[in-house]
Amino acid sequence: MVTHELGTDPGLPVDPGLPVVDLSKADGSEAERAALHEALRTAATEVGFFQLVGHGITESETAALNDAMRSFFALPHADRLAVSNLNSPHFRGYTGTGDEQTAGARDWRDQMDIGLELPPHVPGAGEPAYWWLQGPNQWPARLPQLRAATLGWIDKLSAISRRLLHELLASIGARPDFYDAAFAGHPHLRLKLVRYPGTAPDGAGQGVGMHKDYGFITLLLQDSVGGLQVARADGTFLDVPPMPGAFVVNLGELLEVATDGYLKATSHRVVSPPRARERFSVPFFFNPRLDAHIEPLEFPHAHHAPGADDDPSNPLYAEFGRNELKGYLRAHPEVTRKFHPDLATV
Ligand SMILES: O=C(O)CCC(=O)C(=O)O
Ligand SMILES: [Fe+2]
Repeated sequence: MVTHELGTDPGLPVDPGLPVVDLSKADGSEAERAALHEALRTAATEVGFFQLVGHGITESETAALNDAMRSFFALPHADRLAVSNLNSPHFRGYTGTGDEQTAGARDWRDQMDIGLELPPHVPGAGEPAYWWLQGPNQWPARLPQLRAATLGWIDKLSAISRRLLHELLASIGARPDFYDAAFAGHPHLRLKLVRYPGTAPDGAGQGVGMHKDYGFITLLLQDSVGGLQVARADGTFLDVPPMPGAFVVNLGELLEVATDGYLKATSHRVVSPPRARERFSVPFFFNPRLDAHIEPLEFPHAHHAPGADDDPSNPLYAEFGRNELKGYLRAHPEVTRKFHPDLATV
């Protein structure tokens, strides 16, 4: 039997398709650090996507997360529905296949949305609505190990993302710790366990529609099936082939806003796997605090940056919570209708 474990498929030929960045070189010689910075700067300004190796996550750590995820999706449907995000005004929990919308159309994937856990903060009069995003997760009673596996993964990936962000900022001549204050306290770290169950019965191939991620950087673990595509400026798409042991990294909207478009939040999508073939992925979103206001980055190119996108259908907000809430309200229309009908257009 052929298995397609996340991130570990040593038999496949490797064509990274994207630039490859080796984070372990951050601890290397001066020359190695300079080469790392050059690779990061080029990847982040030209493609906005790269494959990250040398990150320190081991195969067995990846396998443990993979096991927990597969056990979740193998639960009886009723057990997954018991943790539906329709129970959560905080958008935490399980979204069934077809219940998420991106770019105005139905996504053919189901997913479990998890974040750092804090008590709910119901916004009072005059407080921003984005506080709704803070709250507890929902855990399936029959899979107690999911909690430690996913929260542990968030911890590990958050440390890697922090290092990576420091090196990325250094690579464009900025102070590496420029945004540390935005993450101090309780950053809004998020994780999704995602399954793409083949192609929708109507033949639409939208696994997830075209979008940008809302925060700073995303570290994605994908299995060996493929289907993730990056939008190029000329309207064509670049495939992101699975690379065993690597995370696919992309930049989110806050970095585009912070650098006035010098760093790119690149649009991407997932094309459904053929027929009934399943694909699994785990995106981790390295986000600052909900109330962090992202100040313009001070760096040498700040004055000749090209400008952030001004797509009227997707405003970019420098206050992170607003940007994140914009995304969740439109991606989860049923949760929005049920709990937040007054917030339908933010
Ligand atoms: O599953 C993937 O490969 C990408 C998922 C994604 O882009 C997202 O959930 O934001
Ligand atoms: Fe994404």
